[in-house]
Amino acid sequence: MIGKLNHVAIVVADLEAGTAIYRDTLGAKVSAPLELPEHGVVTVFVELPNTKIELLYPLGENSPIAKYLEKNPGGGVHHVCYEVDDIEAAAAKMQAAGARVLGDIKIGAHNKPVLFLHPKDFCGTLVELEQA
Ligand SMILES: CC[C@@H](C(=O)O)C(=O)SCCNC(=O)CCNC(=O)[C@H](O)C(C)(C)COP(=O)(O)OP(=O)(O)OC[C@H]1O[C@@H](n2cnc3c(N)ncnc32)[C@H](O)[C@@H]1OP(=O)(O)O
Ligand SMILES: [Co+2]
Repeated sequence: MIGKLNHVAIVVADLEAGTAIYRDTLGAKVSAPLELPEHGVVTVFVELPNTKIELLYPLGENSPIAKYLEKNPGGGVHHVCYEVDDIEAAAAKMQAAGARVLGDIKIGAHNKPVLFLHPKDFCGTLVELEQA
């Protein structure tokens, strides 16, 4: 069912510093910061030849990454995002398999439908699915 790796997300303690590491130290092309209030994050996308890195920083009081940053004050790898052809069918398949789909299908950073799957059901890794 899953296709390409769309992105790996990294929570950062300082968005400017994290962006500078990818842009200046590692020499990657980075986007401008994008605020996504519906997701409670600010994101910077790092473009790589074969995938993307999504730098994440909390936005607002109820950010889903606030607790992660409390537990990991230096930041760290937060989720992986795989592409799927049909997000509704993927959600139904995951539920039928007994996996926990977190919340509703939303529009993600690339203006495409996304959903999240509980890390405890996927080898300790939070999984995002994005409709290609
Ligand atoms: C930019 C938009 C979009 C895109 O288009 O790409 C994004 O990527 S937005 C990204 C942010 N959004 C989300 O993360 C939404 C989904 N997340 C959630 O629903 C919750 O954050 C969560 C994953 C259910 C965690 O719940 P929470 O209440 O925040 O934390 P807990 O500490 O209670 O976690 C329970 C349990 O799970 C472990 N955990 C939490 N986060 C992760 C993680 N990222 N990777 C691996 N494991 C994780 C946590 O340690 C707890 O384990 P125990 O301590 O063993 O109970
Ligand atoms: Co993501």
